[in-house]
Amino acid sequence: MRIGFLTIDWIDILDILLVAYMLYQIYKLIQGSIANKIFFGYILIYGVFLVSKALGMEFLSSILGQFMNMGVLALLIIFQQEIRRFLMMLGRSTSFRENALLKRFYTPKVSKENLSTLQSIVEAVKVMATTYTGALIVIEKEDDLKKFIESGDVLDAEVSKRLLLTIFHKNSPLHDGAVIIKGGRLAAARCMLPVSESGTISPALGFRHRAAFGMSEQTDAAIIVVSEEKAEISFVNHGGIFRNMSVQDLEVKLKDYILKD
Ligand SMILES: Nc1ncnc2c1ncn2[C@@H]1O[C@H](COP(=O)(O)OP(=O)(O)OP(=O)(O)O)[C@@H](O)[C@H]1O
Repeated sequence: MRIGFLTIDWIDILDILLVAYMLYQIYKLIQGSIANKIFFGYILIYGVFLVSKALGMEFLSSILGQFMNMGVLALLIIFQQEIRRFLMMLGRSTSFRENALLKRFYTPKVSKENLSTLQSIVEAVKVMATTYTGALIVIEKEDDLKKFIESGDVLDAEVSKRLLLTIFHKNSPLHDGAVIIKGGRLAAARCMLPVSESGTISPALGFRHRAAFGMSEQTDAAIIVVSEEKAEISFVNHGGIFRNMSVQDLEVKLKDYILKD
């Protein structure tokens, strides 16, 4: 196909579509963060570089060319977190679990027997929300949370309402940080979660919520937050939050997310 002096074949169209898709994914990842502005600044300079090169402006294009070369390295450093998130997202969506054919042979780690575990969690959350007790509970789905479990005090205990209430009681030495539930067991308490740097999180939310967001950006875990200040229950997964939930809604959401593929 010819457009003016340009000859375009289907490979060029595929090339443009792939670049557009990639740019859109990058935009979605960095939306709202400081990296956003840097990214657009870089794209602008790249545009000027391409135009100056096409017009044969030797001096300007060579200066911008040098800048672009160094810029790639600088971008890798600046966008460390975003690149990691992008690769993790890519790895997750292309992993064998997402493959419909292989899915039939895959048995989820969270089985229906864990229904009573979820029940205990919901009952504990109900009490904590009425007593203004802050809590952060992470429930493993399919991504392995080993490295986060190891950041805390490993317990490997049976999940019960009483144990959760004891852990998050403000005088308990274990109340700081998050509790992680793995395979229906309370794997660890006092766990350190990654704090999200997203600029789209409401400034009204503090570090407990930011840690829940961070965890949900890096893994497919379900995270429950009970706010100490507002006694509000939130459910966080895949970088999204459902705030001010009733205990009944939490129960439905939790079962729906954890027990289904
Ligand atoms: N990175 C983290 N990993 C795990 N837990 C964390 C992390 N950061 C903060 N927390 C927990 O959150 C508590 C502090 O919460 P902060 O008051 O900043 O959050 P918040 O979102 O405003 O919640 P709240 O409404 O309960 O006050 C800490 O005492 C700690 O237990």
